[in-house]
Amino acid sequence: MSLLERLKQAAAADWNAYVDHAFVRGLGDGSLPADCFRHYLVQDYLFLIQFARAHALAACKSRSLSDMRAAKDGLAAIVDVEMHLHLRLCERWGLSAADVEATPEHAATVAYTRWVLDIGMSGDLLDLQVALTPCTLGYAEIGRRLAPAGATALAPDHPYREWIAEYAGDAFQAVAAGANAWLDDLDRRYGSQARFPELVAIFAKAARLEAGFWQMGLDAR
Ligand SMILES: Cc1ncc(CN)c(N)n1
Repeated sequence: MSLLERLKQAAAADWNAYVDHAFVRGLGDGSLPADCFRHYLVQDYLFLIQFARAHALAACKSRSLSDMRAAKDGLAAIVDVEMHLHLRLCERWGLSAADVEATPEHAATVAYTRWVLDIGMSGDLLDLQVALTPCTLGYAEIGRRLAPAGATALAPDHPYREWIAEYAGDAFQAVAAGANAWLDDLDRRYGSQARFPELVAIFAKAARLEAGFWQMGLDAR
């Protein structure tokens, strides 16, 4: 069984509370209030800036070029692809990149991102990748859940079609598959039975911080 599957099993309650959060259900059926989505998306842009730093830290922690390339793929997926979605949507709301970057970070954004950076600073590459896993692999799972037949099957006037299409789409799914394969590779090299409980604790905390991030969006109502 992959490390992801074992972590999900061991932290099932925290994982399910994250991937099946009311915010996610509202995205799926289109009932999420627009203000909540907007608040979330602006904070998510700030979140991604810090997560890009965490992927850069993974490159710094890498002892091989192959690990460095895998870390670079995660960084590029954020700064060259994912953040463009945010800027496209923000532009439609009359917000420039400078406006978004000038927005103060919410406590939930600070809590999650700085904790991941701290795990990366104090732990090894496996600890850091486990802390990053709910981010990439969680959104890939959510994308598949919200568009089981692919994003083209969503109603053309679905208010969150573009967001869902980003995470259900082939490009994001391929990044997630690469991250999952890298996680198993790191586990083979650095993991052990003795380390597993500590990895579960990191994974579960990241899943709870993800759920807290959704809740921050909902609380904007
Ligand atoms: C909070 C959060 N978690 C994960 C992702 C997917 N990169 C995201 N954009 N934002």
